[in-house]
Amino acid sequence: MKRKPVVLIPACNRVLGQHPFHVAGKKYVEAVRLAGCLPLVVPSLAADEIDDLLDAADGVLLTGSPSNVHPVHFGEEVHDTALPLDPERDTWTLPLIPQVIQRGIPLFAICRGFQEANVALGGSLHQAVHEVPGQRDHRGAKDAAPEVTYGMAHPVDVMPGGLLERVLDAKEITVNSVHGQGVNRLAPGLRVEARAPDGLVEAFTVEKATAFNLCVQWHPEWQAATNPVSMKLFTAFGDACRTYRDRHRTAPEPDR
Ligand SMILES: N[C@@H](CCC(=O)NCCCC(=O)O)C(=O)O
Repeated sequence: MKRKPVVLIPACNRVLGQHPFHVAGKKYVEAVRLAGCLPLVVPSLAADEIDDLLDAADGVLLTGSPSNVHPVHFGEEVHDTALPLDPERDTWTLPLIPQVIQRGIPLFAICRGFQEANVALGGSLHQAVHEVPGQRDHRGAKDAAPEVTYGMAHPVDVMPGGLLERVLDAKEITVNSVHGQGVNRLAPGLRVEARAPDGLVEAFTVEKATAFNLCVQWHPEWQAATNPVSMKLFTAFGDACRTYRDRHRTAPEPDR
């Protein structure tokens, strides 16, 4: 039997007690399993380790996180110093993303992951979407139960003719919304796949990507098993990872 496709999940960095830890939300790990793949949470790597890591990857999932991408990566200073950053994650996920695309490895990026993909490819972010004239507040309810914070928040228009429309076979879906930042300048070479009613970019793909490549601002991993839209997205991602594995793992599998 073939082994499952390996999906890398770059970890975030937190100090727990007095010690630094690599962490990843379990809902992302479980969503990769739902896609029929093997989740592999990866610690921070040095730039010269990325190539070897990607040799072992059949897919990459970039998770959401409470932290923001450091605005130095798009030429700005920090707007609100009270908000968390994770410069260690930035240091290797920003160079990782173009390499994943260049190799044709399937990529699914969620919330912070969506934002870091835009920055990695040359775009910029609004550091506080709710302070931008004409934009609504996209932050989730604070101090509420997760079911409330991650509950359905607003519709998004699915752009015609794109990957999202093909996968979902829908013109409009309803999504949750748990982010304070959002796409300002879209990076060159990205195609908008969905927008919120206030026009904010909610999903994009890299036009030249040769494999499945989808970045979404909402959280499809939240209770994915009971959400038909999420299941379609994770199934499409899993299928792409299986295709990648079948094309790139030609060596005979060892007997177990
Ligand atoms: N910090 C950014 C990203 C928001 C984000 O990824 N939220 C997820 C929170 C934790 C989780 O559900 O994994 C912003 O606020 O825009």
